[in-house]
Amino acid sequence: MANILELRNINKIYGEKIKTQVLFDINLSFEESTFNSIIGASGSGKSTLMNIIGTLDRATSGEVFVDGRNISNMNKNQLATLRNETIGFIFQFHYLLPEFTVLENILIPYRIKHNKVTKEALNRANDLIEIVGLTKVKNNKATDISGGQQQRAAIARSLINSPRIILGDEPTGNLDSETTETVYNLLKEINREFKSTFIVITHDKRIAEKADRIIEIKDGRNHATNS
Ligand SMILES: Nc1ncnc2c1ncn2[C@@H]1O[C@H](COP(=O)(O)OP(=O)(O)OP(=O)(O)O)[C@@H](O)[C@H]1O
Repeated sequence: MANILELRNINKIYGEKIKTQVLFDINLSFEESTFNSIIGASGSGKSTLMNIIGTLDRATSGEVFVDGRNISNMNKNQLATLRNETIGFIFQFHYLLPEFTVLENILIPYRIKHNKVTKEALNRANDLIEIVGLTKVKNNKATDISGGQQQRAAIARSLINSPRIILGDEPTGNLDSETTETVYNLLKEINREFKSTFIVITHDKRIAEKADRIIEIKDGRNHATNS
């Protein structure tokens, strides 16, 4: 199978005067349609790695290939376009806009990309709402639904533009264990159905074990994989 994403010799150093190296020579490739978990102790470099994968931050050295394209030399605008077209994000703190309804929130990435909302987009949003089980609350304000529902809304939002890569940074970090299980099962279902590639940071080993592959980051190094 083709690699949708490749990291080659990635190093990351923070700081100008006082330099701290947090990633050391990371080499990883991700096959299309796979579900990957990233685990590791607090401070090991998981979020730093995720930000580089998501093109939100640049590596200090090394190369990142997204769908065969080397992004290391792309400018800000090119990166933003690539990000909008290829990558969906699900964060622990979902960042739904409180003044907007569930449906409106889910349509935001589409609106940003196309500057309008078509009937097809509305249909897709409604399909996604059904898949994540939010039909009854789709016209509620984002603040007027539960934490688990907010997280499911964030998942639907990450899917509206059909991204080929979906990144999650502790997407279930603030949920109880039962809701965590439900949300993970949903992510895996979406992975099977839409064939998107998932890369998800989790602290929960039980959850990580459901992935096709577990990547462990230890002190900024790719410690071991079971790929
Ligand atoms: N902008 C920054 N400037 C300087 N140091 C940073 C910056 N961001 C992160 N760090 C440091 O880099 C290291 C890795 O941080 P990172 O957030 O990637 O770890 P993590 O594995 O995601 O941790 P956690 O599980 O606690 O979220 C930490 O020592 C952190 O303090």
